[in-house]
Amino acid sequence: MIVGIPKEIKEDEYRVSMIPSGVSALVGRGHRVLVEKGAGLGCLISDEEYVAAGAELLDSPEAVYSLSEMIVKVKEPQVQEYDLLREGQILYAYLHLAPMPELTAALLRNKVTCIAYETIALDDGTLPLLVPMSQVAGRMAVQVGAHFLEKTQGGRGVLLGGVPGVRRGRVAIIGAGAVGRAALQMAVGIGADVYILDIDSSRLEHLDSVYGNRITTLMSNQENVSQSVRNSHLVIGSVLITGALAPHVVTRDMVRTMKPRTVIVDVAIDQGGCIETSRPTTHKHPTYMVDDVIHYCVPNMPGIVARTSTFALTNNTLPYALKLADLGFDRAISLDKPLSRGVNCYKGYVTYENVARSLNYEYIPLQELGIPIYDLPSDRHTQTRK
Ligand SMILES: NC(=O)C1=CN([C@@H]2O[C@H](COP(=O)(O)OP(=O)(O)OC[C@H]3O[C@@H](n4cnc5c(N)ncnc54)[C@H](O)[C@@H]3O)[C@@H](O)[C@H]2O)C=CC1
Ligand SMILES: CC(=O)C(=O)O
Repeated sequence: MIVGIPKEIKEDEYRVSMIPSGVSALVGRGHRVLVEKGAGLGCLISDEEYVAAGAELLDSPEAVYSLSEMIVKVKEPQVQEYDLLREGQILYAYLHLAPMPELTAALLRNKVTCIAYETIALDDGTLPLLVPMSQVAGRMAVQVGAHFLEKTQGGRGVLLGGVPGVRRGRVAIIGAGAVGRAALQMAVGIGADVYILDIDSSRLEHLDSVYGNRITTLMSNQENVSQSVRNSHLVIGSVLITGALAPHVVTRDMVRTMKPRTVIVDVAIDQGGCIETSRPTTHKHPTYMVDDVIHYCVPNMPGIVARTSTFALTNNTLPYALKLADLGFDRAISLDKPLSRGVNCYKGYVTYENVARSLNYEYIPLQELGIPIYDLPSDRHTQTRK
């Protein structure tokens, strides 16, 4: 197979989708890898390292897209890239389609075969290609939250760890998945007073057994969420319904009750945000204010810690890329159930139920499009937002 690695063009996105050892693994199995010049520079990987690994360097994204059978990317295609993708070409990347109707329409129009990293799911619901970046973003959420609480950043002037004789800052983490747990680890580490909420009691039980009385676990319901939000200096949004537009677990009315100049970090913004007042921002302009509360809602947080993130991401994406290249799309998808759950669009149809529901498309299972698979994608939760 011919595999293309374009340079990422989303604003302040410095990751690359494949490192040289990935290139040599593919080339060693008889595949060709086309890398756009400069694709790795954002994370300090030179063109020479790719060439030494067996890649062919190309000057332009147009050349990479037009010659490749599979495009491996980090972030969803940007507007300039929509029409570089063509019918039957495999796109293997983070896509987060539910909050992106225009991107979805372009991918369907061009009949691109879309495999979304974030919906590849093991049988127990673990999202192996989301976890590494969630671990990065969860850790960053506390770091950026603490930063924007500083007075010079417009914040309330609260030190999350407190000092002897003064109360600690309070952090509420809504969603105890991979992001929530990574944020919890950091928030406990800096000595904050941490509340963590989820609708999955087994997750709360596990955290309680690990952290004991150093944290407070709470069932996520309207009363507990509103009380936690009202009393916190930093609220971290980390709710996910796989593939779907995130539910607004924190409402605008709850945000109004927060103390002036406290901070919200809505990590779930890539799925539309789990806080009603959230909208996407960028690393250059990461925050805005609603009701005197600072909102940080950057959808590619790991993009600026690109070296750590690139290695963490590609550790997990490479095995599926190898499988797709070795077996081709049809066989790889038929034989690998977790990978089959990653297919969001195929032959112009939406093949992931929560994406279809969020965007008002008809959901067509892959089996109906001629791809035999063991069974239908399974979602752990069904609550979605239109
Ligand atoms: N902004 C960024 O740069 C990044 C964003 N993310 C995003 O962060 C979000 C969370 O990702 P993960 O933690 O990996 O997902 P996850 O699936 O591991 O965890 C999500 C958690 O949300 C919980 N949940 C569902 N409904 C809830 C509700 N009503 N109240 C409280 N909890 C609820 C689930 O039970 C689950 O424990 C996703 O949207 C993901 O794409 C991940 C990495 C980077
Ligand atoms: C998860 C995701 O979209 C990111 O790491 O940018």
